[in-house]
Parts: sequence; C-alpha cells; structure tokens
Amino acid sequence: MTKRTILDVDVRGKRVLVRVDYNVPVEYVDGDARITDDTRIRASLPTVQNLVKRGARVVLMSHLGRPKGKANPKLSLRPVADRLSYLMQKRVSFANDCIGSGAENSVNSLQDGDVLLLENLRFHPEEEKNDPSFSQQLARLGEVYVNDAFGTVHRAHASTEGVAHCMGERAIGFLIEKELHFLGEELKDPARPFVVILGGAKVSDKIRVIDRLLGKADAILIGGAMAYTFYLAQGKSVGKSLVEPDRVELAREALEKAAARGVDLLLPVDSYIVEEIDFENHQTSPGRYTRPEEEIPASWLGVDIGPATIAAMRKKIAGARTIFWNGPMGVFEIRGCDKGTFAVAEMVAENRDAVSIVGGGDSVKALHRSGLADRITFISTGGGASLEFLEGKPLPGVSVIPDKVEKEENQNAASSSAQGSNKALLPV
Ligand SMILES: Nc1ncnc2c1ncn2[C@@H]1O[C@H](COP(=O)(O)OP(=O)(O)O)[C@@H](O)[C@H]1O
Ligand SMILES: O=C(OP(=O)(O)O)[C@H](O)COP(=O)(O)O
Repeated sequence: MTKRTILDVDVRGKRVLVRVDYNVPVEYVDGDARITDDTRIRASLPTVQNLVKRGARVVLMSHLGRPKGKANPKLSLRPVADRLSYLMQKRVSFANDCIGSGAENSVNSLQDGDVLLLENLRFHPEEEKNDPSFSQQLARLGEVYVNDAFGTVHRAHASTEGVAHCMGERAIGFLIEKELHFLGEELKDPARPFVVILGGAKVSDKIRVIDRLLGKADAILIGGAMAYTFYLAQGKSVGKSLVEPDRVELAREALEKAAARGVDLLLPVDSYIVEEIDFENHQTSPGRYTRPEEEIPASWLGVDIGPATIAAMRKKIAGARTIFWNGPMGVFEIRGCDKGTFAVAEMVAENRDAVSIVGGGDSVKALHRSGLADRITFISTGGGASLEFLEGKPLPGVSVIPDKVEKEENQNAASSSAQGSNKALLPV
C-alpha cells in the first residue's frame, strides 16, 4: 500500500504546513553563515513548487543542527530562506519563531502561492520531546500537513509525528515518495556481495543499527568516529578520540555476532591522528599516521582512516554488487583529515558494476566535494533515516501518513506520469 501524496489533496487557497529537512551543512566566515551544500534545499523544490503552482499557501518548517532546545543565532534558518528564494527565483518570507502570534500573523498574511519559512523548530525543547501542546501550536499554522523531510522521518518529534495527529489532511511530498520507492526497490533484495560502509560522528544513533545490518550485509566497513567505540570494545586505547562510552557494550556484542555469523566487520587498522583539532577554524596541529595496529597514544585523537585501512576497504568495495555508504571516514571538512573519505568516494564511484547508494547530510556534501556525485546510482538525503529504513524499522514520519485508498491509486498513476517533471531524480 502506498501513502497519500500531495497529489491526493486539494490544496488551493489552503495553508499547507510542510515539514522539510533543511538541516544543511553551514560554515561561518567572518561571522556570516555560508551554506556549504544545498542538496536538501534543492531536493525539496519539486514539492514546494508543485504546491505553489496549485495555489497553496506554503508554510515550511525544519530543524537545523542540534541547538538543544535553546535559540542560537548560529543555527538560524534565515540563510536557508535566502537560498530557497534564490533557487526558486521567488520571494520566501521568514518568521522569527515557529510558534506563537508572530508566526501566526506571518502565516495569516500569506496569499495563494506564497511561501514562508519558520525559524528552527529545535529552538524549543518541546519539538524533540514530541510535546502534544507544542504540536497543537504548530497545527494552528495549517489546514493540511505534508511531510517531505526524508532525512528526519526516523524521528518521532512534534513536527514529524505529533502535529500530524492534530491535522485532518496529511500526505507525503515527492521527495519522501521517491526515496521510499528507490530504497525499497534496491534494498529489498540487494545484489550480493552487499557492502555497507559506516562512519561519521552520530555514533550512538548509528551503532544500534549494526545489529540488524549483520543479518543483511555481507560486509560492514567501519570508519569515522564510529571506529573508536569499537576499539574501546576490543580493549584498545583511543586517546582523545570521539567515543560513546555508553555504546561500548553494543559494539562488543556486534563484534561477537559478526564473528558468529561470518559477516566481515572491518575496522580500521591505522588512523591519521593529531594532538589538537579546531573544528571552528578548520585547523589541526601537525598529524601523523599510526603504524598498522599501533594504538592511539593518550594525548592524540583519530581524525581519519589510514592508508592500510584504505587498501583493505578497496578490496571489499571493488568486489561489491550493492554498496550503501553513510558517514564520512574522517573530519573531511579539514584538509589533511579528508583523504580517507575522498578515497572511499573514489572507490565507490569506480565500481560501475554495483548499485551504489550514498546517504546523509555530510556524506553527500563530501561526495559533492569529491566531484564524483554523478557516478553514484542514488543519492539519498537521509543518513540515519535510510539506515533505519534498511534495518526494516517503521519510520514514524511515514507511519503517521495514511495509505492511499485504491481509487486514488488508480487516478494518480495517470496524473503522476503526466507530472513526471515533479519526480525527477534529485537535482544534485
Ligand atoms: N574521527 C572523527 N572524529 C570526529 N568527527 C568525525 C570523525 N570522522 C568523521 N567525523 C565527522 O562526522 C560528521 C558527519 O557525521 P554524520 O552526521 O554521522 O554523517 P551524515 O551527516 O553523513 O549522516 C562530519 O562532520 C565529520 O567531521
Ligand atoms: O542530518 C540528519 O541526519 P543524518 O546526519 O543522518 O543525515 C537529519 O537532519 C536528522 O538530524 P538529527 O540526527 O539531528 O535528528
């Protein structure tokens, strides 16, 4: 059964509250925010443009980063409104808050076909708590609820789940529809060997997924900060590397399970290490590679995989027939710590016999930086979301949208093909 989409809803003259994922990478140069990858904004355009064309009053809402429930000017969505306006060649207004009288006044002044972006939802702690009264305040801003935030469908937050229960009309947008369709088709019965590459910094979230992936993948290659929690589980020292001590037990269980099931769980055998890292100014102290199997000294931290690890990964990636990659291999934003990530991008791109899927905000940014994005089969806007989909878990942001009724399915088969341009592959 497929989900109701925006094509199943009459939107003309209605206030349509759309959850998008505009959690884009942002860097600050001389105090000014610069969006360094706008894939997620571009990916929302088919839905937003379709709603505008059909005379909806479009109210967009998103989070940006993890401000922990407090307003933080560095995580304002205002620069995103400017980029969206540029991409649409159309005025996009901005509300300084996502709830309250200011937001309601901004929404009420919209005309048919206008677009408004609300300020960062996560400036309110109630968003991530899925607080019912916060959901009701959001629901006052629209008659129709649309979820098109694929990157955030695995979160049961007020804007992705709670608010939908307060609104009569609900649907998914074209981005979620396309992602579910592609990932569903390709990952249902993946061509083997199926190789999953995992890295990045969201260790506590993503390490939980490994347990289920052990039943699906033939090999799991680990890099990024994720690797160091596994090192702890093996009793190795990790110095000052980013680790999640609460997840060491999970990592130990995953290692045991992988061995018992004969799944290749490949951990780095060497790392690029530094003594100091300044994320804000993109600098590190001079670094060096560890020798294979050398442990990380106490005052150092691992910030990339090393050449021996890259060589070991090359073999696995070259032989794969399906590749799923989420999470950079190191702090690729900083020169010197980017070699592992770009090497993996190259290896994935080089394997022309495999279906390759790369997902996640930062992974996709790295892929674009590598210049190899057009050699990847599918670029997903979701990292954690696509992993949870692969794991087979219900996604709260999708479950909350009703299924199509049969009559609608038949009607839309015709109207979707007529609207083919709205469903083009990601404009990346
Ligand atoms: N060894 C490491 N130590 C600290 N941060 C790391 C390390 N390796 C990768 N990262 C960081 O992980 C971040 C991306 O992680 P994550 O959000 O999990 O990926 P994605 O957005 O692709 O899902 C990047 O900003 C990168 O700098
Ligand atoms: O960037 C995101 O996920 P991703 O890093 O897994 O791609 C989404 O916007 C979700 O963000 P969250 O992991 O802070 O809930």
